[in-house]
Amino acid sequence: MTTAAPAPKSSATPPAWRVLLSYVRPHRWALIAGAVLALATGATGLALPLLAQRLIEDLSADRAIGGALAVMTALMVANAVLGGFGSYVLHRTAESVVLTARRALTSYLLRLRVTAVDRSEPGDLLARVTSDTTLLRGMTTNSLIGLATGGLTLLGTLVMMAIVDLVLLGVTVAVVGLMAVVIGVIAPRINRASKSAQEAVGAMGTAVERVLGSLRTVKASGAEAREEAVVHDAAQRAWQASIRAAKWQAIAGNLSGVALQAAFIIVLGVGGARVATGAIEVGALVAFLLYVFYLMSPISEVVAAITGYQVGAAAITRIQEVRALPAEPVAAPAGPGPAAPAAVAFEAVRFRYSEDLPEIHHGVTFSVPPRGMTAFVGPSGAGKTTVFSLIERFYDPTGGRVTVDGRDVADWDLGELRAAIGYVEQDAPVLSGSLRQNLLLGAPDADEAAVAEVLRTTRLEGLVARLPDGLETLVGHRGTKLSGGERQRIAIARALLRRPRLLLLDEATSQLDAVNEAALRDTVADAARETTVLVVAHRLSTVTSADRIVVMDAGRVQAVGTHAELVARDSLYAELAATQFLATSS
Ligand SMILES: Nc1ncnc2c1ncn2[C@@H]1O[C@H](COP(=O)(O)OP(=O)(O)OP(=O)(O)O)[C@@H](O)[C@H]1O
Repeated sequence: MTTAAPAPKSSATPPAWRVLLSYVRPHRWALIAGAVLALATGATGLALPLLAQRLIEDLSADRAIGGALAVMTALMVANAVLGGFGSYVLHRTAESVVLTARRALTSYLLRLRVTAVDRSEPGDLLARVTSDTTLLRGMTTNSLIGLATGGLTLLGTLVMMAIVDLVLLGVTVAVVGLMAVVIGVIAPRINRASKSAQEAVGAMGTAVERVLGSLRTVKASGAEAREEAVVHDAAQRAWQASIRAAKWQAIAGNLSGVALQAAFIIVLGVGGARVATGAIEVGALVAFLLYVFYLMSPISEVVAAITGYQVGAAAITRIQEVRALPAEPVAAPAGPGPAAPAAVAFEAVRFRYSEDLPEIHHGVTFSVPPRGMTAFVGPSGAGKTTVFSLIERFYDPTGGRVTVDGRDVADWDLGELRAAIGYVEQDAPVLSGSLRQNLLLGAPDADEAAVAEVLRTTRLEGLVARLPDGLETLVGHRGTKLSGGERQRIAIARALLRRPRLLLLDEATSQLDAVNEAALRDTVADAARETTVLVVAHRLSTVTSADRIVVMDAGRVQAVGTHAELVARDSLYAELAATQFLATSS
């Protein structure tokens, strides 16, 4: 796996706001309700200076102020209640948007083509699901809502100011306009810094995943300090980029305060002169100054909307980079299907893992009839495991055809194809969780009797009996609490529970103890009576019990036959049989 991030942004990527809207769409009514509440809050606030103007005029004219005071109090209470409720609705909606984005992204991640995952780092992908999606929360509340409510309140305030005095409005707009120009220059910097920060968080995830994924090897190699330095370096870069973004955000945020203070002073000066010349009343100046103060909140909202948008847009770019990676079609949930063993054939298959890598299969041809066991042998790197990857359609061949039951695997429904196959990988992965969860991974509906039967055939009964919680025992991350042989048998049990029509068994190169090896051989031989078994063989006992053997060398099929035939006629096989197998099957 390389350190490369997922594919670069394609030119067809929609703009960030459109992506955000697609996440927001399911929650639009809640969002609209929140925006209406925010606007109502703004409106109640806006009415207050006008009432203050009335109050001053009433006071100076010696009129009663009880009514105006009561209305002001009612408005203040309404402002607080609407504001609080509106804020809750908006934050709740923002969390829902994050949820939608996380669900969409994880669904997509699980459908990624294996080839896309080969080129990505799990730690970085994880950061995109957890950390980048979190940034959409701020983007929703600050940007969408902030822009809508702040923008409208701003407009409302400006209209009110226009009613009070046009000259003072002109002064205010000039100062605020200057500020807007400066923020326009700052915004892209926030975007860039935020993207770097998130990239560094991704790199940190990659570094941590690398260490935790191979902690024993790291410790055994005495590499803790060096690996620590890699994680620290990524964390440091995240910190640096984040404070760069924070700096620009702080500058933009402060700018609005400074601009308003400047506007306040200038309005005070110009307004004072206008009062002196009798152009406006004192009450009008006071009301206008109050509106200048009222500008503070919508302007900070709009500024936060712009800066918050930049942070969110950077996150959306990273989310969209994942969504630009190739994915498999959505597999239909596979029905029971026919239970008959499957036939497999390779017809002049050519394959390379990616365009920049050498060809692995140079025209592989063989055919396997239904039922029976076929062993694949050959030197390391000959392309045996790749045969299985192509049958599972983890990758597509670059030439020729792979068929199952005479039908090109590309024409199969992917869910149906994989439902027909039980696959045991060479390193027999066991997932974190309980033993039962591991066994039922590929056959969630298997009943107790089927589980008990498969435990017996794979010789796991003893292990289950020994474990403190039996089948419910947690096996640890990647099954670290199990031995290599146990993991291998669990992987075989899991594949068998699927009752596959085709069993692909990539034999571990490591040795099983003699008793378990014989038992597993019998299990696989039993399975071969009812299913088609393909096994990448590393043990002589496996090849001798196979019905046919396919000898592969350097991406080609060199010979096909039984053990006895091949020993007599194929020199490579004779050599493998004499050295490799005998050496590992004593
Ligand atoms: N995901 C991958 N991306 C790029 N190259 C790969 C990938 N998987 C395998 N290869 C390369 O393809 C070649 C064939 O690998 P494959 O695993 O099919 O060999 P094999 O015959 O099963 O070997 P072994 O007996 O050692 O398991 C190797 O040279 C390997 O380096």
